[in-house]
Amino acid sequence: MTGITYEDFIDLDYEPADDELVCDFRVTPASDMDMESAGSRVASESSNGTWAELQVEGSITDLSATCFDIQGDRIRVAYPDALFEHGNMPQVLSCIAGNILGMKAVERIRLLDCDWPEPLTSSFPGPQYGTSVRSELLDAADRPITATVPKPKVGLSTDQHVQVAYEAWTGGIDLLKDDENLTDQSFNRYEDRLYQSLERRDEAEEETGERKSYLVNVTGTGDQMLERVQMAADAGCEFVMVDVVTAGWAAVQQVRELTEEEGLAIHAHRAMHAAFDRVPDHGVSMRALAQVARLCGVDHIHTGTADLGKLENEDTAGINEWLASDLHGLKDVLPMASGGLHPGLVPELVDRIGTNIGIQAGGGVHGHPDGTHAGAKALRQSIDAAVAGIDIEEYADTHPELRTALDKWGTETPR
Ligand SMILES: O=C(O)[C@H](O)COP(=O)(O)O
Ligand SMILES: [Mg+2]
Repeated sequence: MTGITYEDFIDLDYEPADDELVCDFRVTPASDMDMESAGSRVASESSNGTWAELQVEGSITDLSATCFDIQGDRIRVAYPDALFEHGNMPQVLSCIAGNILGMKAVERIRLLDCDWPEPLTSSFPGPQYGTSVRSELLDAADRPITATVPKPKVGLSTDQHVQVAYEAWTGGIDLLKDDENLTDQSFNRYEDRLYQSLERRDEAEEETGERKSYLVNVTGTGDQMLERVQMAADAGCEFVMVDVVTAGWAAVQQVRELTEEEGLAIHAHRAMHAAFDRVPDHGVSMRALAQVARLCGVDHIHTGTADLGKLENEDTAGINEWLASDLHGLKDVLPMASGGLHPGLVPELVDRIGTNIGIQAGGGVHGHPDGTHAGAKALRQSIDAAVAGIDIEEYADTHPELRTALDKWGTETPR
């Protein structure tokens, strides 16, 4: 029998193997702990140790994580590939972002970043389209794609919803998006909304000569979601939207399997992410959540507005860069900027995070003094100006809808 203690989970001379998952944590140890004691407990609890000294037959170190680096309040932990069930994101997260978040040995702990090794990464499908949605499913070429969400976010009847959709599409918007809390309520049934929206979409495509699509919110329980995805596919929709955090990664993985068969892209809304990432020294960073989403296979994900909108953001530019980076052959993900955007903010947004993005505005379209159609035109005009490098004020001289939007909102960030 061998006794296994915390000390078995720390080795500052250790060099991780290529197939190990390396996680970067920020740690505030409990008041009676130093970083080494805390780091060894993090590695232990997130792999195969516990608080008590264990007596085991033979060696179990094949599955043990190792805290191999401590720099100030940062630690790095290496996890052996055999610890993980390949292709099972809930299981992976139950290791690296499980009990350790509530462990008394740390006052605070945040999973900041992961370096995903090839074997584990390749066990996930990744996105089906990624940024290629711009040309494969839409006609956006190199400009940011545009989306809008009817407001009020819930309460519009199906007839009202599809009328708003039509006005937005014909005003220059590519994607009509359901809001995160609109699914299949009595005032606006999923099935009716889906079919009627796509009928109006076809009209808008004919009128504008541009491809348009609909981010229909399929979020629900497992079977419900799959039924809704199937319905969207059968109706000729190109996208589905999933509230990935509230629905959970198992549901996202199930949806991803079906979208592979049906050729649908997945738009990931991140409602509830802030429960994990808003407190800076605790939880799971948005960067790590975005990584998980990419592995699970979403094509778009909301990553914030680089501090320009109504919501708190964490490193939008850095996360977007990661989503575009090489990841053992997995496709990239198109980052969506959303939350409090309006036309006056677009040039600065593009300046901060570039054009390889989606720009989504709800209030910033439907709050236009002349209504949704004018609001959609103003948003598209602001994007066209930003992409062409034309000053937005100058562009507004010949684009009245943009002028009205600028007169109303200026370039202020809303709250
Ligand atoms: O789901 C979203 O992204 C939000 O509803 C955006 O709405 P807003 O543009 O009005 O902030
Ligand atoms: Mg919303």
